[in-house]
Amino acid sequence: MNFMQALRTRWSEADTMVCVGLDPDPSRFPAVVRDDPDSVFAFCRAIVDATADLACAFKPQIAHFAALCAEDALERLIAHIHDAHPDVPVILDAKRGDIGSTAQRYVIEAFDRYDADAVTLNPYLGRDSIQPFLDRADKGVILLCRTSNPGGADFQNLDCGGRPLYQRVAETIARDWNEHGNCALVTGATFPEELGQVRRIVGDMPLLVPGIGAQGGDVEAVLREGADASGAGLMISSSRAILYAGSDDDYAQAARAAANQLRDQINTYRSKA
Ligand SMILES: O=C(O)c1cc(=O)[nH]c(=O)n1[C@@H]1O[C@H](COP(=O)(O)O)[C@@H](O)[C@H]1O
Repeated sequence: MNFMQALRTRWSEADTMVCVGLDPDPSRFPAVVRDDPDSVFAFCRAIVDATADLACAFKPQIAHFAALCAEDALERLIAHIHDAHPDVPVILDAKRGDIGSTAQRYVIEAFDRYDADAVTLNPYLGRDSIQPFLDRADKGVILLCRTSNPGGADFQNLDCGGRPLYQRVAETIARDWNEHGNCALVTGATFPEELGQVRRIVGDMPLLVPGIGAQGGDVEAVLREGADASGAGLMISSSRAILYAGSDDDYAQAARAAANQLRDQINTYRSKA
């Protein structure tokens, strides 16, 4: 099953639009994990196993592993997800983007080395920098459009021929880059009006929506502005608010409770949408 099929199956059959972000930070690990020599893997695996049935996708953030020299833990974690929870696709959050010859190597990194089902990318270098990813039709290509951070507007909202740049990005990707139907866009929960503008431009293209939880995004506004015509279409991503919901021995259960609460909240507004 390709990434888009797997995602749509999670939306319908598992009834969840929660994307569980995996951003390990050892300074926030509970004491029970901290002394484990393989703590990054042990922590993330416990979170994954506790939340898999509630997740439409997992999104490990590569810098959170690379900064700890824990790429090996990331490889094993993704292998574990495929093995133990084969229905839940994995988005490698790498935000790559470079000239074609280097992009080819990033494709190998994401899809062959890490065996991810989808990857986040920065479209700033243009079509040829993304083409090697687009060519992998079974994989998801998730492009930054209107990011959740305060400085996202610095460039993304600049006027570009009468419309903000992020709208041009959405338009071009939906019209020209999505030949294989494998594109999705990143639109932060912290700017729901812009999220709505993107939804109106891209039809039912899936949107990855970070910014819920620690960054303060509003779930109701995200559903109101971002749901597609079927009431789905979203990967609503939360990392810290799930990962560090608890700090005691039962941290995985606390993470599960947080993910469950987010799923229920999303589904409440989804049914009203
Ligand atoms: O591509 C992303 O995932 C992303 C895009 C964006 O606009 N904003 C954003 O926060 N992210 C990522 O989403 C995660 C958000 O983490 P929390 O704020 O802890 O939920 C981090 O891993 C960010 O790198």
